[in-house]
Amino acid sequence: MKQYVVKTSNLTKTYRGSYALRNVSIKLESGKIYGLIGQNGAGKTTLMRILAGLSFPTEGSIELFGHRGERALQEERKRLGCIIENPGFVPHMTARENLKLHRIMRGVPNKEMEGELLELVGLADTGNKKAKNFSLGMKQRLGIAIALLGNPELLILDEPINGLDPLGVVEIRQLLKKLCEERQMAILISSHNLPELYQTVTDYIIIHKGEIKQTLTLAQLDENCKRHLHISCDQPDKLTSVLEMQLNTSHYKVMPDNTVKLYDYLDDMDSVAKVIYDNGIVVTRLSIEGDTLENYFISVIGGDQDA
Ligand SMILES: Nc1ncnc2c1ncn2[C@@H]1O[C@H](COP(=O)(O)OP(=O)(O)OP(=O)(O)O)[C@@H](O)[C@H]1O
Repeated sequence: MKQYVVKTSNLTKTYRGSYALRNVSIKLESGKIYGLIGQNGAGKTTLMRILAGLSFPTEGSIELFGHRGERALQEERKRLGCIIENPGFVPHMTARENLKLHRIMRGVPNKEMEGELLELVGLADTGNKKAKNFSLGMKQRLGIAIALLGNPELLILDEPINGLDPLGVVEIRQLLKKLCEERQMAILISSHNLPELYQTVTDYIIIHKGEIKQTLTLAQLDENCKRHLHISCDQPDKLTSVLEMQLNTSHYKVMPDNTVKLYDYLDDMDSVAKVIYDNGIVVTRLSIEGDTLENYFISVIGGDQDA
């Protein structure tokens, strides 16, 4: 049976009767970066806090690395590193001093780790510069280095890209990809902005008002957003042979519901309509579909932008 790094079943959290999370069931695997996407108040931090053991669910259960039950979870959480709410460093200390402090506090004996982690997050040449004088991107990277001290297999980062300039975003992206590829970590990272994590994550988990609305891979997202002609008709088999034989295209996909996505002829819908009609196929829908990431996100959360 497949072992998941995280598996939750129907996690629910209420605060004075109102739901912060509702029946959240997710599965995370190692070697993947998951983008937890939702607007302000969607429940991202609540879910991360529960996974990290900083808060408890009202109902539902958690499995970490195949183990469940509060005692076992406490043990398994040693395999987890996180930055939730703030990166937790001392402003008037250098990057190395901060790492040393956290290393000692956590009882990690390996001194070499300080240098290795500074190298890994690209802060090895910051010398005597104090953390308070770092750019936001550098501060985030220092936070990640601290979270990596125990060699975690699961990294949870709450909004690590929020407020970063474009260069800072690129730095964090590259670092996360490297961690995922080289260490086969599972990384859960939250954001309120779907495009922000585009190309960084391997999978998206879309949460809205405490409920998981959709989970999908980057490839599925690309597929869903790609502009195409959507064709619904009474004879999909005949349609595909018409597309191939008369419109000379094989650039289409038949979906499980028998609708067809055609990636050609976007600027010549009339020709498509005419050929289909001439072949006696009855079309119930012919439209241009595909979306920006932002619009797609809004469509998934039901066009409901009020958090
Ligand atoms: N300690 C708390 N007491 C009462 N309500 C809370 C508490 N923590 C969170 N909530 C509520 O739970 C809901 C989810 O909040 P949460 O912080 O998890 O959302 P979020 O997606 O992380 O939002 P943001 O992007 O603003 O950080 C919100 O309605 C929030 O007001």
